[in-house]
Amino acid sequence: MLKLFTSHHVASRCRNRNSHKLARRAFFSTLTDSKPTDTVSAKPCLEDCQTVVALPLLRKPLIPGFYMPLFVNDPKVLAALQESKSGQAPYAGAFLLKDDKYSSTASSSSSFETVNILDRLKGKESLNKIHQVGTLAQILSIQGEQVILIGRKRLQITEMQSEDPLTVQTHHIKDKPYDKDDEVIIKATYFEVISMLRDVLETTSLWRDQVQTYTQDIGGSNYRKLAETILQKRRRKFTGFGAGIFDANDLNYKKLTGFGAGVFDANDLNYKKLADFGAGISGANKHKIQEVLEELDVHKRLVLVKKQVEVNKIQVFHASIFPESTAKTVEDKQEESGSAKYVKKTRPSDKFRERVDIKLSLEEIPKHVVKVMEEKFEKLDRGEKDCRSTDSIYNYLDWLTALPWGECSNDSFDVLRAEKILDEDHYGLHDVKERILEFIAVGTLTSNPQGKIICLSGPPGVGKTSIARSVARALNRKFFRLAVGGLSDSSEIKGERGIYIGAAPGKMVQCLKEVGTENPLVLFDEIDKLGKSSRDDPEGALLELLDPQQNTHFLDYFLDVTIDLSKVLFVCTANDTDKISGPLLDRMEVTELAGYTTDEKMHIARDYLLKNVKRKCGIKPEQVDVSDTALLSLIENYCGEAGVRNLQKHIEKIFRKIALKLVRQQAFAKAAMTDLKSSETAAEGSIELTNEYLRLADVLKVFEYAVGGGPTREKSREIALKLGRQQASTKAAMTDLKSYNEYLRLKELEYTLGVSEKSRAVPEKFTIDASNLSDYVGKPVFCGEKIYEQTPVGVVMGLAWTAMGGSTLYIETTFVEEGEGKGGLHITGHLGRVMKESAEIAHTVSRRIMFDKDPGNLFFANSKLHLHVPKEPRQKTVQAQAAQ
Ligand SMILES: Nc1ncnc2c1ncn2[C@@H]1O[C@H](COP(=O)(O)OP(=O)(O)OP(=O)(O)O)[C@@H](O)[C@H]1O
Repeated sequence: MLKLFTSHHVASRCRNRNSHKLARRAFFSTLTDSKPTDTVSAKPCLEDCQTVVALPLLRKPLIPGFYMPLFVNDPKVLAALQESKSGQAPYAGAFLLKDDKYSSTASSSSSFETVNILDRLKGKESLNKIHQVGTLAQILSIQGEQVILIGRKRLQITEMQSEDPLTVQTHHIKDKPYDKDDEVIIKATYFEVISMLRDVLETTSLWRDQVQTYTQDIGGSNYRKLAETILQKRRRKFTGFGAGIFDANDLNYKKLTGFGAGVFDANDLNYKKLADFGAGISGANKHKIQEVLEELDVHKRLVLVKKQVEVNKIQVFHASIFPESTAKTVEDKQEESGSAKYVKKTRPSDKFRERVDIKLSLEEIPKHVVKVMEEKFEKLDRGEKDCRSTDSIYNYLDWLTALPWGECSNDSFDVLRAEKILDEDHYGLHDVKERILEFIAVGTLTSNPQGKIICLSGPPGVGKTSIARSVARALNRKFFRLAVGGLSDSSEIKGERGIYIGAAPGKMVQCLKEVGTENPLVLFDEIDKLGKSSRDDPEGALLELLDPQQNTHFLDYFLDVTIDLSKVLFVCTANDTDKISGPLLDRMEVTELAGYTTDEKMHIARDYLLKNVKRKCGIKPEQVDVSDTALLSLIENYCGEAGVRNLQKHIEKIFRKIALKLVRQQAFAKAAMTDLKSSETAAEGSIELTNEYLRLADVLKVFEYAVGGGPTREKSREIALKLGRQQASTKAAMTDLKSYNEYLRLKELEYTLGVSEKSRAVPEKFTIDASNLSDYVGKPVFCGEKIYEQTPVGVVMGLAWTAMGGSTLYIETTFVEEGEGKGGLHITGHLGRVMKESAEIAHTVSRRIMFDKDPGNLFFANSKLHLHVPKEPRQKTVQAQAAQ
């Protein structure tokens, strides 16, 4: 019957009756039987939960009855947990990892257990990496990536159900029944543990929050509150059990005493509970706690706990007698459990030590870096006399400890999701998209997506930079763009040596600090325009970065420690790969992006550029309509380009103009309203003035009446005169008022008309078509492709390829003068070395043919010819204009 109540209800009833016994029983039943609470789930059935999502734990196993906050970074696992929580069985399985190498900040006081190693635990072997005995954990709350669990029962994995997310089939394991004869021994051990625990708890604040959580009445509605409190406190980096979830003063020792006293009348459940409780609050090594979890013999379990509590008790006792050594004891203890927590808060290096402890995973930081850190910490704490060198150590540590050692974003190797993202952001570009999907596919199969450096090559504005950004989004990696065009100093990449004043690390280190992960996508933009100077060559530095053989030990001169950049995905862009040096090009896999056809540009403009620009300018889609003819005209007559950057700029120009019109209209209306309001205020002021006149006139009338029957006529006359004057001025005021009112009425009318007039001037919807396009973007820059209706003699049309894309061009030749020995070719215009040579060869070949066919013809020998290639092939040439 009691089990039907939440412990909270029962506890309040118990308080009324002043009976603790009932409350204790209710508490046990809540923990033991896990009856559902109204806020957690409708009706979760504990026994039915055989198939659960397996959560690998890094720091310690989850003991039944204890809460555990977790960070779960894997979206799939989070989704599975969400689903369980909202369903009938809000449970998951919590299993300790066998291998220590995964442990992140294994500090007993660190904020959260982190389940971000899930990606390293894919596949069947993942099952071998976790202990087979774990805990059925109830999911109390999920907020973002933060999940709060409470342990319920022991579980054993029987088989794996699915790999991603890791789901396992389990069976609930029960404690071994113990012999009645053994009960005396168990009871004795039980009392020993109770008394030891009580001693420890009375002399130290360690574990108080755990005790509080374990022993308080966790009613259904209190679960959420508890979860929130835990999260809040953890977020504020309340570390250590002592500074834990509740104020230490709140701890009700009577409860613990009561808990202990409960043994006299309790059934055998209490032995098990106490063993779990002791294991949970002891700061024992995780493997020892796992031993307790796996131990099904209740007596043996109690003995294990007793040993651990004994160690704790000695430590606490020692600390109370030798306070000097307290910090050391705690430090030792933490070191023992695999963490390094720096207790003293007064050292100059504490800021950095804490940063390393809280933010980073010490075990993930390479050993040589840890060594350097320690040396610098000591140097800083020793305090150099020269404050300049202290400053430089401080600056150095600020960089070194801010790097994301061991922090990686989870790669998303979901091909379908990636395809969707790439299509969402870009039209066409099939080759690039295919290459990226191949990369993801290899990543899925090998869990190692590294390979050659991708180089996207093509004319400007074809989307090289923006597709790289989308790739980062598709892979769930951070994006960092590094423009290397014109970069001529290798220190920009490799950093400056610390001996220089104001030295700073190179761009790569800055990138890692900024993105906060070890595996971002770094884009080297315009690598073909890499600068060079006589004294420095940044290419060598880039080679070191991009070469997979070398970048595992990339040395930044400022940090002077090697960094592993092998997890970074490098992508480069170039307009012309011919300008990239051989060794650099050799390390890349070039993917060409050709220019777009008019049809493709129309698609991009309509489906991507228009939408993006509208959104950026804050214009609603229904407010503007750009017709296809306008877009076509923009493409053909305004933007002679292979990409779409100019087209985008023109569209932006149109929308900026429309935005100005809309805003101006709103500003007019606003100003008119303000004017109207101020004229109303003026009118009100004038009315008040006139009312004062009228009031005065009334007073005068009364006065006139009173004086009318006054004692002296002289006096009356005098007053009457005054009255007459005042009446006259009142009348004048009345006239003024009337005319002023009339004036206001007219003014108001004028404003109203004005406002509506102005609002009528701006249409509600703007339509841009070929007819009004020039109002927004000016006159067309380019004319059609065909300059000549009929190409004149001496002019030929050619096809050209440049880094800017493909184009047509006219080659114009004309005869200049004739005279003996004057034959020759004068070349001008926009020609490269190869084209100049071609023109000369053409001249020689023509002369040779003429000589063979008609040796007497001296045209080439005596005629001076001029060949010209206009700079902008599509703009009208002088000759063409003259010809027209
Ligand atoms: N296929 C496409 N689909 C949608 N938008 C595109 C496409 N190609 C280019 N764009 C858009 O054109 C604009 C210019 O692209 P981007 O800056 O990436 O060009 P780029 O090739 O890197 O040029 P550059 O060589 O000058 O750096 C971006 O806003 C981009 O979104």
